[in-house]
Amino acid sequence: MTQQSSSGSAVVRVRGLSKHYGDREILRGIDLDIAAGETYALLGPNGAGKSTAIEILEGLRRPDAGEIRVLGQDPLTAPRSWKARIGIVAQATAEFGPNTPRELLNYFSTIYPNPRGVGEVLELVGLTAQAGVRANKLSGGQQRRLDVALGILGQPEMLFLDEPTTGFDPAARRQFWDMLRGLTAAGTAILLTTHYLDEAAQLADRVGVLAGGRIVAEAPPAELGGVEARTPVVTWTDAAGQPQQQRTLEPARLCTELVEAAGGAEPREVEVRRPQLEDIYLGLLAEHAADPEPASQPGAAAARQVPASNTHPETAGADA
Ligand SMILES: Nc1ncnc2c1ncn2[C@@H]1O[C@H](COP(=O)(O)OP(=O)(O)OP(=O)(O)O)[C@@H](O)[C@H]1O
Repeated sequence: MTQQSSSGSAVVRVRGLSKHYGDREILRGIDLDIAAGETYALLGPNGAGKSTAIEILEGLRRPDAGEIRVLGQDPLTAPRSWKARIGIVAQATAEFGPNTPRELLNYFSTIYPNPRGVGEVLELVGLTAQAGVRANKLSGGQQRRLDVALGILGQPEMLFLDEPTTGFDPAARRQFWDMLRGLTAAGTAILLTTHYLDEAAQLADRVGVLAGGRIVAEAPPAELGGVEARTPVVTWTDAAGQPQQQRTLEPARLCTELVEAAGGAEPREVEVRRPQLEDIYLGLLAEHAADPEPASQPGAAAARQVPASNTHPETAGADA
């Protein structure tokens, strides 16, 4: 994890981002700021709209409404030079065909003004030994590393990572985390989606929880949900064999009281547990499960605010 840059310059600035597919409202007014050198993890259940949000920031999808700036540009109208300053690791692994990682990286490095060395990138993602292997013969996790290699090749100032470590073995995931820390230390901003809460806890300066089309909580991982959500839980089995639990800010004191109450005997199956990011995240989702359902919005299509002239060539007709 890196600190936010002292300048705090906004690499991403989003206000009021909304998006629907058909009559389903997916994003309902998202605000988002990411500074240079910051890692922001966007969390949310399957179908929450994380990829949709990322693809809008990448300029691959049209928003219905909202002000979006990435590296100071509107992604829909940004020039080609802007595209060379962002890196994209999409959720789906690319189709690489029979080329080798080295060939692919050599080829794609020609499109960037200031690419990293191919050997350095292979080393960073741990593919040096597979540099000459046909990409379609690599394992799933190795192909994913190749996705990441292509995403960081151009030394992006803004890196989008949509579930980047799916299929990584535990050692590869840790190596990948170290690599990202190196990138952010050099000033790269990262927007990450992941279903691995330990990954978010390890990497993110801030996490945002997307639920019901809105960011319902946003904080550094160690502060998400507030102090209340982090209150330790003591569980034990009482003399009658019944499971008990109590939330307390003084778990050691409670344990002492349990020992005293049992005449000095050790309480059975006593355990003190501090809620982790995953517990807090699941608690937030449960809390917001009762929020108004965004799914069906009759007439939502009429609410589009983006003029037809703002259509991105790659997205025309892409959205339902
Ligand atoms: N082009 C599209 N047309 C219609 N519906 C779509 C389209 N793309 C995505 N959706 C729907 O929009 C919702 C949000 O999808 P999205 O992929 O953004 O979610 P996500 O948070 O990234 O999910 P996951 O964690 O499963 O990757 C889903 O219900 C999905 O089925």
